[in-house]
Amino acid sequence: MILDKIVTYKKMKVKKEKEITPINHIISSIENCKERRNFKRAFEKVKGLSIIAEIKKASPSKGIIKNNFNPMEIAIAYTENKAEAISILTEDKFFRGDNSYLNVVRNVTSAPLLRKDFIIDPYQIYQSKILGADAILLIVSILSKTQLIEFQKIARSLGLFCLIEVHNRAELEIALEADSEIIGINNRNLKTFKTSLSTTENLIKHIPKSKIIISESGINTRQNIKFLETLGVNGVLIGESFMRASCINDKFKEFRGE
Ligand SMILES: O=C(O)c1ccccc1NCC(=O)[C@H](O)[C@H](O)COP(=O)(O)O
Repeated sequence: MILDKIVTYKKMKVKKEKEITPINHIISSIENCKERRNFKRAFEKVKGLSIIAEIKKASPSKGIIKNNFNPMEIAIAYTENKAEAISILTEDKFFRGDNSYLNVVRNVTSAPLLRKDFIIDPYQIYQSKILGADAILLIVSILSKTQLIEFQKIARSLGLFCLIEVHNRAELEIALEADSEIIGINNRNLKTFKTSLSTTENLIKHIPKSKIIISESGINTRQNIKFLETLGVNGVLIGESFMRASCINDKFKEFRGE
């Protein structure tokens, strides 16, 4: 499965990163980090769904999505359209992301930033902090429950929020047992790459109302947004639709029904 390939590569990559910048160097520079932005507050909207707009050059399922890719310009367009948060794919091999994008984007927006990567080692959590993230993604399917609890604890100690991603009921139970507060339901089946909003429809019934719920992947139309709103999600994470849009402003208007 694709996640196994990504995790194998990630382990090798993190090993190299640790050799170049040891963890004690990272920890000692954390006190110089800029103030965090409140990722959770992005979902406390009174009306309509919050949008986490993603900066995504490529993906394992689609290859290159955007050719003339300029993360700074995309972030400016997201900010002009008042995206409640911005997600930045930093994974380099499969998504053509880069760690440097976080800082580039941070300088042109005041929106809270989610680092979208494949976190399998505490090193990456400390690294996310100094790179300029306000929140990190933790994917339940690539972590043990013990790791999930430990990683959330480290993130909280650094003032980072966590978006906990689940694909099915078993993963959701782990997220709830780990007391995760922001839960992302990923609509993409990672075996077939097909997306279906019925994943959100099926899982949301089992999530207490006190949690913040984000629906991720395969959200392309106003109809999709309206449907997810009826289900009671708090926010949506959208990448490819924005990347393929000829005009990002128009795409926001369409999603918001303006
Ligand atoms: O996008 C993929 O093909 C993919 C494959 C394997 C693991 C993760 C993948 N995507 C990460 C994401 O979760 C999406 O980038 C995000 O939810 C936005 O999805 P979309 O709006 O469909 O681009």
